[in-house]
Amino acid sequence: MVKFSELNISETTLKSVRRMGFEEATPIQEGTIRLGMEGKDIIGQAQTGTGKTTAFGIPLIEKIDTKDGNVQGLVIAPTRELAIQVSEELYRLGQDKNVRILSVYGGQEISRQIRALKNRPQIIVGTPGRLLDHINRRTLKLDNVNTLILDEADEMLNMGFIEDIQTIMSSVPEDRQTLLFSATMPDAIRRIAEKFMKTPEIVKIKSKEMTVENIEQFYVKSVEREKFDILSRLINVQQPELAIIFGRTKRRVDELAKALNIRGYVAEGIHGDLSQAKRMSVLKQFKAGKVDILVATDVAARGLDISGVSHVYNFDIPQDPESYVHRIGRTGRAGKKGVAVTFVTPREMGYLSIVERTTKKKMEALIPPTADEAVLGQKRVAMEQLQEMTEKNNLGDYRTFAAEMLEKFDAVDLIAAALKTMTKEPEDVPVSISEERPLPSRGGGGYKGKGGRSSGGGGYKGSRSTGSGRPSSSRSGSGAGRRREGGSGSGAGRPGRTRRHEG
Ligand SMILES: Nc1ncnc2c1ncn2[C@@H]1O[C@H](COP(=O)(O)OP(=O)(O)OP(=O)(O)O)[C@@H](O)[C@H]1O
Ligand SMILES: [Mg+2]
Repeated sequence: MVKFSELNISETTLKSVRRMGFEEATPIQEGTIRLGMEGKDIIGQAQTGTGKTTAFGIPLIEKIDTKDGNVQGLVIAPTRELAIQVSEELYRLGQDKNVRILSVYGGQEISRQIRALKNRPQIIVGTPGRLLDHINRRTLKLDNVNTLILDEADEMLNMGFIEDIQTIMSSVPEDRQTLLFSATMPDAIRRIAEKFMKTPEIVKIKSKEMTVENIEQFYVKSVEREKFDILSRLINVQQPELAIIFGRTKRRVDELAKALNIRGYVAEGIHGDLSQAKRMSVLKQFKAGKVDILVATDVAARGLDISGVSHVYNFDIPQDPESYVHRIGRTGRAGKKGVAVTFVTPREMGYLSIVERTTKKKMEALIPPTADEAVLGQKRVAMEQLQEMTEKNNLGDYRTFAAEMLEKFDAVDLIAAALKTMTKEPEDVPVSISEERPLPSRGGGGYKGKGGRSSGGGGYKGSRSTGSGRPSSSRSGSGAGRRREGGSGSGAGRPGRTRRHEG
């Protein structure tokens, strides 16, 4: 590991980096900062949550001439939330140098942005659509841009932004430096990207697997109609600190968020059809822990860096392995631990193999807790919480009240009542979630018939390539469903703070 102080970074920027709490560079930072400062074009690929923003951010900030009021750096990001997040990180990196940064994105009043653009920002971070808009209105001049950065390049090209991006790029002088970063970089996308660049250096951080090691990865095989109950039980048992649940479609996200609310969880959905104001407020509440569960579509969560996300649930298995990588990468960031659970319907088992083949990592079968086991798990968690609280021993006048009650009631009864209050028995509030069609069947030993409508379960003939038709490896008591109950203290299983509404 190299220290930032060994990377020839200016004292001013180093000061900002230190203030952010960074001492040692991550591998992608070590691999690209020097090259970037030499002016090279770079394609940077490294696992999720490994600091790619700072990897392109430092060379960018270093290059800005603060005496020049023109836009010198342009960063393109696929979503508004990501544009904001990246601009905030750049702001921190350029704080001591006093670099002026502005983010522009759709859904925000354009007149406000036009006014802000007059304050001579030196770096613009924006989404493709809104950037184009400003270029066409001539409210954004890119003649002096000497660094162009595409964050999550593959996603933007996938989303069909290729023409927009080409137009934006042709508005930037050709003798610029171009940096392109993502955790995934499919070959086809990389070939397109290389066309925009001048003999780019490819910096790919080699790792055995595509996903980071500190994410424990599980799958749950379940028919469509049982998924939601299993999800609720898993949440109760695993007690995430913050969780993100991914659904396949916007409708799915809305329904899931609503169903979770009905069951008493503090959950909110986020997707492209919501107003910008709503998206921002949801994200803000989630970051502050006022919302415990964020339900999202793939796109809405790309690149988001939210500390405290301990669990990711793929309520629907994603269609592309790349999406899987980005989804689960919302946890296990910056060296922290995380848990990812992916639901797979029998017909979709082929997709599981495809994902595993791409990530080069097997997911462990998880036998979901039964309703009774889930309650038992919660009782244990409640016990742990009581125990912890007792050991902390700062109970103040609660002790006076306790003493008063002990005079009237039996001690065991009292503790049992306390535990019961803390445990939520399943209320079986009916929720309605439309059935999602399974993904069309694809290789890997799954269902071989037509990928048509399915009411779940029936007709499943395939088995996993590992040969075990029924997931069984968790029977030993090590599956996450069970593992969590004991609260063995294994990092990710720690009792969290996922609250439920009362009543
Ligand atoms: N050198 C460092 N030391 C410690 N923490 C760091 C360092 N560099 C970045 N981080 C932190 O790591 C987290 C993840 O960084 P970042 O969002 O840049 O990841 P990423 O590689 O872009 O991930 P993704 O592929 O999901 O977009 C951030 O919270 C960031 O502040
Ligand atoms: Mg990123």
